[in-house]
Amino acid sequence: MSEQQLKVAILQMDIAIGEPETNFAKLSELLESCVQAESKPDVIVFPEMWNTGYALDRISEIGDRDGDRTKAFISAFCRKHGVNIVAGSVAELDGDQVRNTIYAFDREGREAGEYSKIHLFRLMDEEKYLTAGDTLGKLELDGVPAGMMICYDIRFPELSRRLALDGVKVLFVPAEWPHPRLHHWRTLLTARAIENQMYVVACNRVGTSGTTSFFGHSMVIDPWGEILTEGDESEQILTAELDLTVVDKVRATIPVFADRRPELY
Ligand SMILES: O=C(O)CCC(=O)C(=O)O
Repeated sequence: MSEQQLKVAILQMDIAIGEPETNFAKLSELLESCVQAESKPDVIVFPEMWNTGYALDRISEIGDRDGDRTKAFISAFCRKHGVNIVAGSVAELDGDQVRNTIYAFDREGREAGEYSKIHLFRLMDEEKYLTAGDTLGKLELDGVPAGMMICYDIRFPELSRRLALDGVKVLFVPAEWPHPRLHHWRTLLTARAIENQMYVVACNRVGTSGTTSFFGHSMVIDPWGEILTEGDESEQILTAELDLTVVDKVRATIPVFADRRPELY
């Protein structure tokens, strides 16, 4: 693997609401099939809140205390298979608070970064049950500067711009984004890629939870806004090859970072 290439695999999975055991077992199976594939990925990405789904009324009972179970499981898998993982997000119990947190681990099984969702989604009552994070999600994987945002965060262009200004070239976005807002999902992700001239790797869940249905359509978008891969509404593993030199080429072709006028806005 050269430092300028990154093969990503997205686990577009269904999530059993309120059933961490079922979800850990499902994820384990998907991970195994991912690393047994002919061409092993460099980075694997999961969806948002994959341990519990949006079982918010029971979240303080079934969340992962300090993320210990998730961290031990992911770290061991990364070390065993020499792979990086951006472990979607889990409901993490921190004292008497609950956060929606991504853990990322490197090929040696060391924690490479952590990010708790900073914009809570009122339409799904997140602010009643969850505590927002207050730091940005930045990390390096195989020497590539990367960022993490979660679902609703993509509606806030200032956040991805901040990450881009800090040098991020690949943005990972775990999500549980439902119907009927597929148009928003595709448009916002594509805009984040084009305006920041970065790769966007977004993993959305599929399946239904009560009356809410999730459409998948996980995507990898390049810095020119081209969609390299896009899922349908079924459970599947999507892969794409990122060529990091494209980020520099696009940024040199249309130098938006040099042309910004932040003194005016
Ligand atoms: O912004 C949206 O339309 C969906 C956001 C969402 O479902 C979430 O953040 O969990």
